[in-house]
Amino acid sequence: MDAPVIIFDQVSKSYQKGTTAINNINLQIRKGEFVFIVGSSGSGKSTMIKLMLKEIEPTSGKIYVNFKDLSRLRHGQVARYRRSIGVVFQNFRLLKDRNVYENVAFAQRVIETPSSMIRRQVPAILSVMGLADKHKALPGQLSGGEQQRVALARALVNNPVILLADEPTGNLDPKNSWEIMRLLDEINKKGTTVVVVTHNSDIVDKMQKRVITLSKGILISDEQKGGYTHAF
Ligand SMILES: Nc1ncnc2c1ncn2[C@@H]1O[C@H](COP(=O)(O)OP(=O)(O)OP(=O)(O)O)[C@@H](O)[C@H]1O
Repeated sequence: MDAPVIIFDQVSKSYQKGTTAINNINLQIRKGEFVFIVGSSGSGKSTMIKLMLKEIEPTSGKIYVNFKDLSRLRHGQVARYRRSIGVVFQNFRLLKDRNVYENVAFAQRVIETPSSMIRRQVPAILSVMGLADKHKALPGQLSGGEQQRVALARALVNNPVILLADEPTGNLDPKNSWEIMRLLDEINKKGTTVVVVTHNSDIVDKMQKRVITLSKGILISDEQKGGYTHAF
């Protein structure tokens, strides 16, 4: 079996006002897995994503990502660590005044990828995402589905080992939601570990992937080829 690339070891997170968002979570995700994280609003899903990105610190317990103990990353190493992980969000978070090509190239420029490589890799990933003819468009000129595909291209252009997606279909209609899921599945089949937070029960039920269910910060089920639990 492949090595775990994400480990939560007895992780709890309480926010300042006393809410326990995550309560003693133990979890291992192996290289190449596709995992859904589900649970009702406020169950702690986004908190898990923020912990994995080291945007917030656990109150107790340890988190390891890509064989790194996140508590031991020094301040100056955090930006580089975050860039080693692909991330997509519900609201796309694209640069509104840059075109599609520039939005994706930007992710490479910040890690100082040589220009010759950028010129090769950006068109390649745009083509995989079905956006080859949209490279000059601004985000405002694209549909929601297209914008999310640009966000995916940007998350993937640096070849991350892990892709985290927080409600990637939250703003999309069913057709575009399935298109994004098909792309995530394809990316996963090429070896990227994919973790998706979602409320979309139809997608979770049909895709038959590993499903982790949270309720009030507690991991209440973890099933291979699982479905969306309506009992949380
Ligand atoms: N910055 C914060 N300060 C205080 N409490 C917070 C903060 N962020 C989240 N919480 C609380 O922590 C709990 C878990 O929130 P979280 O955002 O992780 O839930 P979620 O499962 O992602 O919800 P949703 O599906 O609505 O996005 C909630 O009770 C929320 O109110």
